[in-house]
Amino acid sequence: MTSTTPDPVRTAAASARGLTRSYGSGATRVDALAGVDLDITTGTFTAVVGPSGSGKSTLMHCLAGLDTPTSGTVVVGGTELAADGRALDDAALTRFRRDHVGFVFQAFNLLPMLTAEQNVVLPFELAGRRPTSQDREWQSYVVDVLGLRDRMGHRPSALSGGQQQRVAVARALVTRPDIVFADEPTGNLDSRSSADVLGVLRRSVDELGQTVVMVTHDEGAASHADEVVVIEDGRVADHRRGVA
Ligand SMILES: Nc1ncnc2c1ncn2[C@@H]1O[C@H](COP(=O)(O)OP(=O)(O)OP(=O)(O)O)[C@@H](O)[C@H]1O
Repeated sequence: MTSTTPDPVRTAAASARGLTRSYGSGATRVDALAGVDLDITTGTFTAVVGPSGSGKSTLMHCLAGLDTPTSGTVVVGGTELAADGRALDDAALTRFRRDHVGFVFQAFNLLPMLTAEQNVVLPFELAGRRPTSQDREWQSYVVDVLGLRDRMGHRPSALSGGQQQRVAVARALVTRPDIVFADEPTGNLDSRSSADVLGVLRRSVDELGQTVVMVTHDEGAASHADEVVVIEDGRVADHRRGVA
């Protein structure tokens, strides 16, 4: 008899099973991830918290296809990035990231010579495709939701930190990725700009249906999330519903 219970690994936006990542060997070996089992629910905002060095960034890099696990399984948007010690090769991972994953970094990573608008449409250029009319409609909607309409003609140097990060969020959302990863997105921002960017990530989940995973040190930032994953010593120590 076939079970009607959906397989969480297939229905989650991202899943890890038995995920390990070690660096170095012998006496200098570090087990950054020591067996992580995790499902990121589609359409939720998840905060990943934990002490410095606990493995948060390593986990995110493995889930995002930026790093290859030592062992274990990673499935993102239904695609197996790694399983049974085998992983997609670099070219396939690059394609996968381009088509399915959005990133927001602490340092914004906008190109200074391009306007906000040119930065936002960069993912299309990198994919070598012209945005369709549907893409343009979505882009326009994202820009409005993020409150960027009147800033699009400016270069990053003419924007505040919070505005720059909102442009980076728009760039991450423009191709409608399966999942957006944000690594300390408010780490370089004052409290007001932080609240602004967190509000925007929240809206991308509530109004655009995005799935967002954010690493943060900031308890206040985590309070915007639907779910909070606590990492300690390379393992999931707790996974609870947030207060948002
Ligand atoms: N490329 C690497 N080579 C060697 N060790 C590494 C590498 N990347 C991470 N580590 C080690 O793996 C462990 C986990 O690091 P990771 O950056 O994932 O932690 P983190 O929880 O994100 O820390 P932080 O909050 O300080 O950013 C640490 O002991 C770190 O020193």
